[in-house]
Formats: sequence, structure tokens, C-alpha cells
Amino acid sequence: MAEKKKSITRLILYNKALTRLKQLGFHKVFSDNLADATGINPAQIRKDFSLFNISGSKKGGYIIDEILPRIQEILSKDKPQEVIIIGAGNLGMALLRYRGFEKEGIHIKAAFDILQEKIVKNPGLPLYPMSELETFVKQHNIKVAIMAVPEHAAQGVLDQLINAGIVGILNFAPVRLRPTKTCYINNVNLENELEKVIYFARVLETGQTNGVDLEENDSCE
Ligand SMILES: NC(=O)c1ccc[n+]([C@@H]2O[C@H](COP(=O)([O-])OP(=O)(O)OC[C@H]3O[C@@H](n4cnc5c(N)ncnc54)[C@H](O)[C@@H]3O)[C@@H](O)[C@H]2O)c1
Repeated sequence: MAEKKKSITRLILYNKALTRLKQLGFHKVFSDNLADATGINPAQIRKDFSLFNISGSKKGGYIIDEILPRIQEILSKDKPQEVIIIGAGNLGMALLRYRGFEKEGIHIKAAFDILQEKIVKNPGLPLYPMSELETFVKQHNIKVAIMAVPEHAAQGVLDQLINAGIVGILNFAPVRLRPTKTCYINNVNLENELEKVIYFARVLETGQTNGVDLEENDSCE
């Protein structure tokens, strides 16, 4: 399962690279081309493709128009994804206004907040009180949510989301929420990620690796 999870992370990168190569006019790619575009080694790419029955041949390469729809089907990118945000503060509002998700077929449908004043202050935006969360999720058949609430509110919001029928959460609160049998959770702790970058930057600058392999900072392989 853990191996398949990593493969999915890599499929996301293959999808981006193949889409770009297609836009540049390529019809066919070899695992070497994809390796150059993604930084993932060719043997790993072939292994991932065979894991998901994505066919092509080592010698003949892969036809982009054949493998791209298959990858997009696996990633559920063949249908638009509607997502909601909980917490309309600094981060939540920035994500609500961000237009970059659309090109990936992700549509931020609405944001919810516990404070009525947030909703009143932002007329024209799809902002709703938490009391409307469950009805909205059921009515629009929403499955995925982004959590941008303070740490102390995270567990309570998680329970509300699961009760409403949410099955996938991207959590930005600096608390590790445990996935459940019915809900996949991706905890993104930006402070930890930044600390990691600061550490590796210092290692590169000073040359003091303390036995840490610098290649390990690439979490994709
Ligand atoms: N802003 C950043 O760049 C950043 C960076 C790293 C991590 N984070 C984390 O992301 C989260 C959000 O950060 P922020 O800067 O947007 O905070 P913020 O205080 O600006 O916004 C939080 C929002 O959540 C709402 N909220 C609180 N309790 C709630 C509940 N029970 N239900 C629904 N809404 C509720 C608040 O009313 C507020 O609008 C925090 O956990 C923070 O630690 C933010």
C-alpha cells in the first residue's frame, strides 16, 4: 500500500510532464524522456507503469495519447473535482481566490467558517457558515476538503467533515490528524517542510552532511 501511494505521487508528476510534452508537440515518449522531465529514474517509471497496466514497450516507447488518458483515469482527472475549504482566514482565503487549481480540473466550490463576520465581510464569494456544511456537502456530493483552521479546532472540524460524508482531506493545521477507515488525510505541515529546507540548505552551504544522504531529500523516489 505504501509503495502504491508513492507510485500515485509519481503518476501526478508523469501526468504533468506528459501534458507538457504533448503541448510541445510530442506524440511518443520513452521512459528516458519522462525521466529527464520528472527527475525519476527510467526503471522506476517502467515499474510504475506496469503496476498500473499502462502499456508501451521499452523499445517502441509510449504513445502519449494512449497513456495520458489512462493516467488521468487512475488519478480521477477525467472528471472535474469539486473541493471545499474549511477556515476562511489568511490561508483559506488565498486558496479560495487561487485560480491555478482550475487547470488541473479542481474547482474550489465554497469555503466555510465559524465566524459570521468573515462571510459578511466578503460578499460575492461562496462563503458559508459551518451550520450549512453538512447540507452543502450532501447536496453537491462533495468528497474532498481542505482544512485551514487553527490547530485547536482541527479535530472537531475533522469529525464534522467525516459526519458530512467527506472522504479525503488536505490538512494544513499543524497537527497530525489520523486517517480513518473512511477518510484519507494528507497532513501538510509547512513549518516542518520549511525546517527541512533550512536544514538541507545549511548542509549544502557548509558541506557538513552528518551522514545524511542529500539525495534523500527528494521524497518522490
Ligand atoms: N497562513 C499560512 O501561511 C500558514 C502557514 C503554515 C500553516 N498554516 C496553518 O493553517 C491554518 C490556517 O492558518 P491561517 O493563517 O489561515 O489562520 P487564520 O487564523 O487566519 O484563519 C483560520 C480561520 O479558521 C476559522 N475557524 C476557527 N475555528 C473554526 C471551526 N471550528 N470551524 C470553521 N472555521 C474555524 C477562523 O474563524 C479563521 O477564519 C493554521 O492551522 C495554521 O497554523 C498557515
